[in-house]
Amino acid sequence: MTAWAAPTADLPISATVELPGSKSITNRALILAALADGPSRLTGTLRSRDTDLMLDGLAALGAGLAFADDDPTDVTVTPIPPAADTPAGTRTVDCGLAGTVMRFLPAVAALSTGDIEFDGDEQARHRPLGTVLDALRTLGADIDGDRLPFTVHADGTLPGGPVTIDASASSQFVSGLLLSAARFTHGAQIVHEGPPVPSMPHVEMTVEMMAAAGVAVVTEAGPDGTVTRWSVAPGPIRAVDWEIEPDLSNAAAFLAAAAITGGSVSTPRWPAQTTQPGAQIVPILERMGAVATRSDDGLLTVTGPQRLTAVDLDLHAVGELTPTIAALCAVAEGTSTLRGIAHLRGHETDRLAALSTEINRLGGHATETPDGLVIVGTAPENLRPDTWLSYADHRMATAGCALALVVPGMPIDDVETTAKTMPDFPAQWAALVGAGTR
Ligand SMILES: O=C(O)C1=C[C@@H](OP(=O)(O)O)[C@@H](O)[C@H](O)C1
Ligand SMILES: C=C(OP(=O)(O)O)C(=O)O
Repeated sequence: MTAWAAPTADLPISATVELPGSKSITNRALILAALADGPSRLTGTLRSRDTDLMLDGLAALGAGLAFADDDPTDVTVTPIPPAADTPAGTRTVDCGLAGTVMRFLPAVAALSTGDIEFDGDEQARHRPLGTVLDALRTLGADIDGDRLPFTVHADGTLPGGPVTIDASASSQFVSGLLLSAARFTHGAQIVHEGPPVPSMPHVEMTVEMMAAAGVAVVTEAGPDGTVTRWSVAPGPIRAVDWEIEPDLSNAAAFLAAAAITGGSVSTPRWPAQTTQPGAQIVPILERMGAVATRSDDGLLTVTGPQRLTAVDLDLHAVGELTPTIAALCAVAEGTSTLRGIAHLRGHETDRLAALSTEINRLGGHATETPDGLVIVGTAPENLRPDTWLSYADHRMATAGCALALVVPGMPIDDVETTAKTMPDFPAQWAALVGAGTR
């Protein structure tokens, strides 16, 4: 694998970027469609490694998939047939490194029949998963194993009922139970006990999409006002024609390109309202000195300042944005503190360790704290180019690319890992500076 000669911006960037569909919305829509009471059509579907693994996993469980001839993002999903019509036997699900696949599909598998063997990338075997498998066992599932690889032995029904979990390591534990809960015989009453659940907007996304599919989630908040209980009654999941929003977490990298070069990046179809935590990149870039506008027809434009300003941020709810923000902090004026993100140690890689190692390799100043990073910014000209390692993490790769815009000659190792959520990333990134892929 050769390192990618990521482009440098000789001039402030001025570009418009069309973003593919949201990974998180696509994979939720696919699960709900596979469990629905009729066929659902998805348009603007993200086609990337994570979403193709979800498509393959659902197909292995019996869902039908029909793609439009001229548009791979237009797919009609026929739900998994009732247990009696599902062929028994052993099936396999490859989770790759996708949190949404490894945490959302086991409950769907438990409603299926036969033995379903789950595995994934070597790195995926270290991601937290036991909580969701233990919860499914409490709800009546027969599952061997506590992490990848594991096997679900299914007989077509799952009793469901009450379950208490500690979802402080990942919001996906809650979402993964909720998405299938209406199909459990007694629904599910989920209680979270433990330190606060991260990425709560992603749980709100789950709840909102379930409501669109006719499934009410009754929530109850703890003393601090944060929801810690979710209850779903048994019942049908309605088929919905889903229009997938653009991926705002992937947008973050491109908007960061404007911010770091003092240039301007626009992106169309920016939703006026969304549960995607990626939307928070806009106020964060504004705090760092950028200017953002959104036109009535949804064109978002971010224009960067001469020099970014350091920030003190709690990113607990929007942890996905951390690699991009950390890259900006490395060249901002002043010392930045990013907190509330201990759970990032269980993401694609230990992102706190990876970010501090790579920033420091360039001569920057990043220190890990128990729940985040402290980054002393320095002018880009003080950084020395060196290969930026991606650790098989798409967001590490895109963060490195942002720095490479202002640190000439900085190769990115394994840029192909961006295919996890955006296969076209290298080409679209190169187009930002008008360069071809070198
Ligand atoms: O449910 C989802 O679609 C996601 C939830 C979050 O996971 P964590 O709660 O594990 O951070 C987020 O980081 C991930 O990229 C996508
Ligand atoms: C944490 C992420 O992904 P996953 O869905 O694999 O958890 C991410 O995309 O930043």
